[in-house]
Amino acid sequence: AAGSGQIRSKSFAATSVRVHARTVVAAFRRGRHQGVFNARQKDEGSSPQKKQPVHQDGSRTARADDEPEKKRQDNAQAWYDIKAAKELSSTLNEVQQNAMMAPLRPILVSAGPGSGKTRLLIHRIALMIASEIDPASILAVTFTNKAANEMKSRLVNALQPWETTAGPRLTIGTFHSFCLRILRRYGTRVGIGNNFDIVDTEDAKSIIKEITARPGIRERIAARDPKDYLQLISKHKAEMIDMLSQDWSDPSAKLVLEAYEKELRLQNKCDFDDLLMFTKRLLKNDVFAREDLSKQYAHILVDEWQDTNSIQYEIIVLLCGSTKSQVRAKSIFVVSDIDQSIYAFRGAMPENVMRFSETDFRGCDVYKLVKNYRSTATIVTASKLLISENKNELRGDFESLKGNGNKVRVGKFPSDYAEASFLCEEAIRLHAKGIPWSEMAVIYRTNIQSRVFEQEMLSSGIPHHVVGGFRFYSRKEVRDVLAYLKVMVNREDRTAFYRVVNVPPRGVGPVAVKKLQELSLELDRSPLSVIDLLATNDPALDRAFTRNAARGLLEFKCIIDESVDFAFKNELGPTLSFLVDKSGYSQFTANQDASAKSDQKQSGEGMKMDVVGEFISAAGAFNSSAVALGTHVLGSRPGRGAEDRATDSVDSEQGSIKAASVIERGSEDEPIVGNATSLETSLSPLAGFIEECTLLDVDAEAFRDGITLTTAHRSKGLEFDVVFVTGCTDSHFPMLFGLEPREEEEKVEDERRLLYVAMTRTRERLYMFYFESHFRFGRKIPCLQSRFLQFLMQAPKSRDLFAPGPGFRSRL
Ligand SMILES: Nc1ncnc2c1ncn2[C@@H]1O[C@H](COP(=O)(O)OP(=O)(O)OP(=O)(O)O)[C@@H](O)[C@H]1O
Repeated sequence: AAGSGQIRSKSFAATSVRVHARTVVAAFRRGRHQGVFNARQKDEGSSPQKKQPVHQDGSRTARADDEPEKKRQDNAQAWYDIKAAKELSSTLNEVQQNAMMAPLRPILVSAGPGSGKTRLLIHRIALMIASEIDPASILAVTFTNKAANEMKSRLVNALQPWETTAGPRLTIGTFHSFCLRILRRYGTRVGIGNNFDIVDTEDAKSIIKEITARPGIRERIAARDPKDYLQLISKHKAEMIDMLSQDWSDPSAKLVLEAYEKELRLQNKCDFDDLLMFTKRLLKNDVFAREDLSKQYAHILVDEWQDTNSIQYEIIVLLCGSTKSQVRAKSIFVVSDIDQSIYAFRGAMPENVMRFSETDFRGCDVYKLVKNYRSTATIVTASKLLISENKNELRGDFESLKGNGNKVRVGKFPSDYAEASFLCEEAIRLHAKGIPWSEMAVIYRTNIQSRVFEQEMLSSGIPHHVVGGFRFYSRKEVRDVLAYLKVMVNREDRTAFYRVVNVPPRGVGPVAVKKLQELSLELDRSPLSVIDLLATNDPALDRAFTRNAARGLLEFKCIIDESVDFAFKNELGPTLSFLVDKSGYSQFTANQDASAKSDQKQSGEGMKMDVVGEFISAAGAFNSSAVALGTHVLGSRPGRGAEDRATDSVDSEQGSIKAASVIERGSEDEPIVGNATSLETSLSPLAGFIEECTLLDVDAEAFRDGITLTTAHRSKGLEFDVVFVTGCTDSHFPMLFGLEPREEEEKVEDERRLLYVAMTRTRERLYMFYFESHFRFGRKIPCLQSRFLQFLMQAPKSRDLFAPGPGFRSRL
């Protein structure tokens, strides 16, 4: 039965319109149903449409008052606290209320931008908690850490009246963080142990580089960018292809992949794809683990369902149970908008939305939200016009709740510089009219476009911040200190070892490093344990290194050992301070800063010492917040520019997204099992901190004041009063590089969705700019107006929607 509750007034005591699964799609197409659908009962499916009451928000649900028997049944089944539902309903429309209170079974919400999907999902969780459903049984999955943090804080607000302490026991996180948690508990059951480290993309590249330089491999492979190998590996892991038994057309790829996998296992590491791959393997093959987890996470909620890829989809289905009937009875709630699916290049499958309702969760209830709370009617009409060119069988109509507002202002400029310069003038004008800087955003297609705006805003004195622009966790200094920490926690970590063994320089030059690598392979020992042998005055080793190099190596070992000792007795912050002093790293960066200053070569990224200092503070905050809150949200501490390494790769168009992670450590009371050593156990805060830094993807910059500069990908989920969509040229929106015509067709749809996402971030004023030329590598490159913009401008009645901006009429 569709959700219902005693508190519901007649008008929204909605019951399902029962229709056959296939007719759901048809009904969507016809736009006939705007409320809840039940796709589970074949027999009742094709029943003729009854006259439906139209709700205040224009949505429709089936009449309830003509089904008294059913209503009684529904009420009897209500799982929620009626008072809580009433309270939470006050900020939702009727369809949202119905969906919030829907039965604890598969529910699909499919709706357009700004329609309150996220708000609904949060309210559903709040209702569960307020109704005393055990928070530990709730799993909410998001796609970025930023979204997870946002969800958490909105949930805290929604739950205020109940003063609940549920937070620490609830699991909100990304797929990667959730899989990490599962593997920490069950990793031994899939053969990877549960105390592995995680390698991020940078480290994975270093491993590939080291492998491809090995004698025996070097001569047998074609020179390739390590990134290419990583992409190949990622693709195979995402598709669960058995890499090693595959018949490779390029045998060198197999060689590298074999060595890469061996190296990861040897170093006791997993890459991001491993987290998903091993989790799926576990859930698929291990009945005990699957049933245990399925029982523990009795309620699953997923935001942005259209962005799931194949392996993520399968993980969720496996978590829902072992049999079809268990899966179809699961309390799972997913929200989606196919038109906002913009991660196809990392394997997202918008068809997972249909797959949900038509296969694994066939018979689910489907809800459709039809009101856009965010944008003016003009913006909604313009964006609908754009997306109408894309196929989407689940798209329904939706309308703005606001008036027409301003027309969309279109501007053409001779160059990207002229575009940026005008944009700044316009932003200053709007600011003078009372619009805060923080309510404006500049959205562009690729990261590289931000530079011109940054430059222009700097000289115009406009406060601004670049989402993902300052990659704190990618800074060399951070990665160096992190590498020391990694060696402290895992003496087998060769990648980290080689990164810092001679940083700062201590006499271990390239010849000594090469010798050490050879010995390490020959003796099948980690480089650090080769130094252990050296320390015992092993005569063979004595001869292998010069006195200077040997001294340097022993000094390195001593730094690691003493820092580990220190870490046993001290907190994380002081441990890092000790380490950077003892290793000479703090003096090293101070010297570099001093010489950069005297050479006037400062990069504008600030002092290296400050970066180290900031990192030490981050470590201190990690400790204290964990202690103070009993829970810890990764990446949520204040600090400069914590960066979304995940979305780096989103924008790079190449890599797979490595979204990470909120981990509720407070609820992590799983025993440490398997082969965790006492050292690792004692250093677990340190290991936790490393894990955080590796998985971190929050972009603290996004919360700063000033105009937001962001790529279209990263603008997802955000909203602003004023949005400038810039670079609407045919080489940016769409961005199509040397694709086959067939691929191009598909890609154009992806790109159209991306522009759609950008446009629909706007509440009040939307600007769409393009330029006739820009510079790349010192060459002037001509540009044409985006085909999307052209389509919009040439559409019938486009004059009602678009207008040249006042200050740049002459430039059109
Ligand atoms: N019932 C409602 N009443 C008033 N405002 C609402 C309601 N539902 C949502 N909103 C507001 O509408 C805006 C969009 O909501 P939300 O972010 O939940 O939408 P969404 O569908 O997840 O958007 P998108 O997919 O475009 O990111 C927010 O400002 C939210 O507070």
